[in-house]
Amino acid sequence: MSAEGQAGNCGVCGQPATLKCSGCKEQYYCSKEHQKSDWKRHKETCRPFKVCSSSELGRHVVAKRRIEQGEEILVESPIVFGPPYGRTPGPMCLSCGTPLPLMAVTSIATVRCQHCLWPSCGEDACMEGKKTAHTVECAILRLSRQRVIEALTGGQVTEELVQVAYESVTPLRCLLLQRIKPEHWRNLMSMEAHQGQPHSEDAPRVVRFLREILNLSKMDGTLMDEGKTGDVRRWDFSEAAINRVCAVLDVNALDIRLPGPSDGIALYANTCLLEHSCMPNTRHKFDDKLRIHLSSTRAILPGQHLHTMYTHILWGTQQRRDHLKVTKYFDCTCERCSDPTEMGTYISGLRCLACEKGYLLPDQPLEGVLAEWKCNNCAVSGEGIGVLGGEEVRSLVLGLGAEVEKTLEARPPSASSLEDLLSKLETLLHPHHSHCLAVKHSLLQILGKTGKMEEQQRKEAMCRDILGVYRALDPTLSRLGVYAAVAKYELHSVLVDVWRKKWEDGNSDDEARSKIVEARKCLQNAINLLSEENENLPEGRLLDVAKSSLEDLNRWAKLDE
Ligand SMILES: C[S@@+](CC[C@H](N)C(=O)[O-])C[C@H]1O[C@@H](n2cnc3c(N)ncnc32)[C@H](O)[C@@H]1O
Repeated sequence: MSAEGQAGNCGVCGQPATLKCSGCKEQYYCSKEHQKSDWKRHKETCRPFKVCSSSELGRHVVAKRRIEQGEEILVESPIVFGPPYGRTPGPMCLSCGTPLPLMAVTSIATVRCQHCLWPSCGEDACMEGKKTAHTVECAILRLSRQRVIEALTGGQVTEELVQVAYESVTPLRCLLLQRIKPEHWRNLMSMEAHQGQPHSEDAPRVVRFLREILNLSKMDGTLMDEGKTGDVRRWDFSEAAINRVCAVLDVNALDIRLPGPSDGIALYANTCLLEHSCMPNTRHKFDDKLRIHLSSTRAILPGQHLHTMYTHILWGTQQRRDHLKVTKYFDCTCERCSDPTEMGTYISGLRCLACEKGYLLPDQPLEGVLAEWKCNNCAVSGEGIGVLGGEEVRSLVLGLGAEVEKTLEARPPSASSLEDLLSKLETLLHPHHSHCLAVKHSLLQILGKTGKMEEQQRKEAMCRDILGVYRALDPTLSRLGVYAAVAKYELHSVLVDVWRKKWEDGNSDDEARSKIVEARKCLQNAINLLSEENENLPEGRLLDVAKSSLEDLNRWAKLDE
């Protein structure tokens, strides 16, 4: 609590007060005792930010006080979560999220929830009617269980029908908030929906599944309950309500990993209000209760907006802006999108085939495909003809992207296929182009295994180079942590391969020492960057590998601090 010259009124007794809550810098108290006694109430609203609104952004979030780098800004539980909507979810246990095979849905012999007959993983906790995520919809699903079972196990069942069934679960959970948590329902209905935009084509089939197969149309307008004040409330399962819920999920839902683990989505009342920037000042992570923890990636001053990122940080401007336009219906104008070099990285740059010295960059990046791309060497000096139209650039980049995707799909891709592709890409693109970075990320995990000096030098240079690009786009590596950890781990491994022998042979000159010290630092950095990763995912497994490599290095190198 801090003392302020300007007085307010104590939040407990209403008397004039000069002490302010240091969490939100808004609430006054006359004494520490009164602050302590008020904490239970005040903590619900004690936040370092406020929600504002503008015609350009809609609702957005602004810092009320200085927020320090790395400070936890907010922790909140989802107002709803479930299987993905708008992407095709696979079958899963609706209680715990465990993925299930398609057969589990269509087979009569499957283990099912004893009440609604939807497939279950069979774990006791999911079968015994204990309170789980599924409890909410189970009561509604059991009303239509015969129809669903017939639809899903009948001779005509298609994979598409199964997908629609699972895709409809989260919209159904949203609709049921009308009764279970009316305040969450009101919150959800106040979220941006961009009605009238060409939303995903999935809404009509979800409407059909919910209204016709689950029979919600019969319940539409029926009595839900009488509110505490005696007011009569009726279910709204109209087409309009379902469409609105789908549109809200489309614009606001965050991707999460359900505990199962299956892919899922969730809505968060406050976090969903954050605007987008391609240089975001916050990051978030989820805990095992699906609570979101939002923290700052750099210091945020009072009055500055808080932003998150809705798209992929390693895509170039054209790709990011196209994606944001199609999925979130706005044109991004952030500092990165406005800068043709994208913070000096040239991640969208094309080689100029006219002068073969410079790089083509969008002249007016915010104009999208209307922008001309001009060479930063010959078009600027007026000596050459290094100019391309935005549409031509888009089709070139899309075509090369498809090739990159195809090559990276092979698991694992061969070193020679990556080398061939990279040399083709580098004749057309800047070496830091997003396509080149994607190939290099895979290649540097393979390079150097032959022990040839030339290859090792190339790997070392590639790791250092790629880390420089990551730092320029994400100075605190809070969003590119896993990519950076891979590069750091590989840099450590090539330094050890080259220098360990010299070090152990007693040639411990300054250079050998500094390389081994650097290798150890890389491992420590990688471990820090991966410290919160899930141990069941590849990044969590890399964490274990990095930890044991560090133990190993400490044992043989015997470096004193
Ligand atoms: C998840 S919602 C954010 C909250 C929303 N503004 C509201 O009022 O509920 C995403 C929507 O906010 C708007 N938005 C977010 N970031 C923006 C930005 N950088 N520029 C313009 N509009 C933005 C867009 O309309 C986008 O579809």
